[in-house]
Amino acid sequence: ACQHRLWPEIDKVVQQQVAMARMGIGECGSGWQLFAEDGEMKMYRREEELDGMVVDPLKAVHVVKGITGHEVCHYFFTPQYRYDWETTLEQMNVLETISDDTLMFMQTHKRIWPASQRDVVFWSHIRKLPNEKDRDGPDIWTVVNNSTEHPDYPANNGKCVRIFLKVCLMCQTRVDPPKDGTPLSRENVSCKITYCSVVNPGGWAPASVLRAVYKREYPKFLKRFTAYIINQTKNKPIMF
Ligand SMILES: CCCc1ccc(-c2ccc(S(=O)(=O)CCO)cc2)cc1[C@H]1C[C@H]1c1ccccn1
Repeated sequence: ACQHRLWPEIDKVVQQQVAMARMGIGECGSGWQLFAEDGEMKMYRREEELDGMVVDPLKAVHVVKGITGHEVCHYFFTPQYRYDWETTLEQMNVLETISDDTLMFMQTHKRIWPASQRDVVFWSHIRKLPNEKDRDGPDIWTVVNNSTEHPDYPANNGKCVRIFLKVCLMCQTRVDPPKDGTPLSRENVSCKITYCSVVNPGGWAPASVLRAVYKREYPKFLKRFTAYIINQTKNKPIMF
């Protein structure tokens, strides 16, 4: 896989995205506003526009008990589960299997009135990272999704407006071993999830509409996605 034409870009973008995800909200520069909160889940956004289009960066942090970072990234990366948790997905195709840890997707998302329907082409890469802070602690897992071009799917040549996105899901597993030496179970693991995304909607849509969509859809997505993983893994061996 190392010789694939996208490899240099993938490596650069993954390093950048992980560095950004690792920074706390405070360090990431000011301007982050908390726009949604639900228990352990906190969602922040920065209001940014590009040529009059809303391109608000989003950063969500969440802590979920009973699952690991590897499990979260596995269910996020693997195509066969996506229709189960991605609420706005209409069509998903794997365009290329670049390697066992890198795929290329074409997705169309449900139309959100009054904006026109969107589609996106992106590469998706899953990677385990060494835990620099705690050498013998569990590894960090990440999935980075980054828009790209594909010769068979040129932008804006059909009914959909092509969007551009950069998404980083970074997960840090925490293990609190049981005191009485009993074997590890799901009660002793939890996962700190950081989800960063920047979506350029590709074509003009009213700022108020886009911000309302994101305000509604992002919390829904993260809650549904994490509930799905808890349900899928509860009777399975822990995947570290
Ligand atoms: C005008 C923009 C429309 C729009 C385009 C794209 C996306 C979107 C695509 C991909 C990803 S992902 O994290 O890479 C998971 C793989 O599917 C997340 C979000 C969301 C929306 C909008 C539909 C809204 C939405 C927002 C947040 C989550 C889900 N859906």
